[in-house]
Amino acid sequence: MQFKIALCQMLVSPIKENNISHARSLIRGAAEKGSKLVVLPEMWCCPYSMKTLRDHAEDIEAKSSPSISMLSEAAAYHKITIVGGSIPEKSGGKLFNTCCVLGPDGEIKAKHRKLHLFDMDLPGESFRESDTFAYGDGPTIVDTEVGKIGIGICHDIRFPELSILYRLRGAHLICFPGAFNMSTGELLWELMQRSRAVDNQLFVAACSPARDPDVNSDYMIWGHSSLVGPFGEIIATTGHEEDVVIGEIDYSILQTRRENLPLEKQKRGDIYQLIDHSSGK
Ligand SMILES: NC(=O)CC(=O)C(=O)O
Repeated sequence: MQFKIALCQMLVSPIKENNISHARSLIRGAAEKGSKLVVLPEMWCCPYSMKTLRDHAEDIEAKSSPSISMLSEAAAYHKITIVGGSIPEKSGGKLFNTCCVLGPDGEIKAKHRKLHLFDMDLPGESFRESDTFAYGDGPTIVDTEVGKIGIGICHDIRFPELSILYRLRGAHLICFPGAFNMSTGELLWELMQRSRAVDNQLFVAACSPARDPDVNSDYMIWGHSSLVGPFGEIIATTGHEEDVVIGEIDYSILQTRRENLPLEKQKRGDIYQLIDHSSGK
């Protein structure tokens, strides 16, 4: 299977309605260029600021989420698959960092709640996502019109076991909506995308918001959304400004790479193994 994927590295404003209509127009542009899969970034409907996230939380289960309604309409209108970045989701008195996957019929095919919350303590800089969000409780892999896709949100990329699990369950591609910051982005963002792709011999797509240098935020975004192939090759990428990165995915290359280097066969399952405690969602 061969298709175009678009990563919408959008500039996020403090006004939700503007973000929703802006995301809609980026999706339209990507679909008009022939993209069959469109990925949005982590926290595209509001700024990624722990101070204001709660005010923007939406109830996805009650079907009263303006962000997800827009994604559903867009997916059905253009007949595409959308990995809907993430939004703050309120559910059962808790807040989650949640990604929905929409199919070409506009239905939600999967919902992934961020599993690993980003708590960071660097000299002079700390960030605690776990003070605001609750933890998701399982991996998410979904069968779509554009292949089998594993979902992780940003910090989820740092935990190789999650990606290994997706590979074991047959993923062709892992999508990571993310929002790495200036302290971690330069050294780690691309390194981790390439590592997950190479470890598991699959495609990795990582989509960030654009950096807003003027924003008075507690979190400056790194940007650099990219598509990486199974040999660690960067297929398409960008800088830190708003952009829609379009790349071509050809899944036949997965088989070639897996034959070139049959890592699955060469693994020493007699010495080490991944224990899967999840229910198989
Ligand atoms: N949003 C995040 O999870 C950020 C992250 O992981 C980082 O390194 O920055």
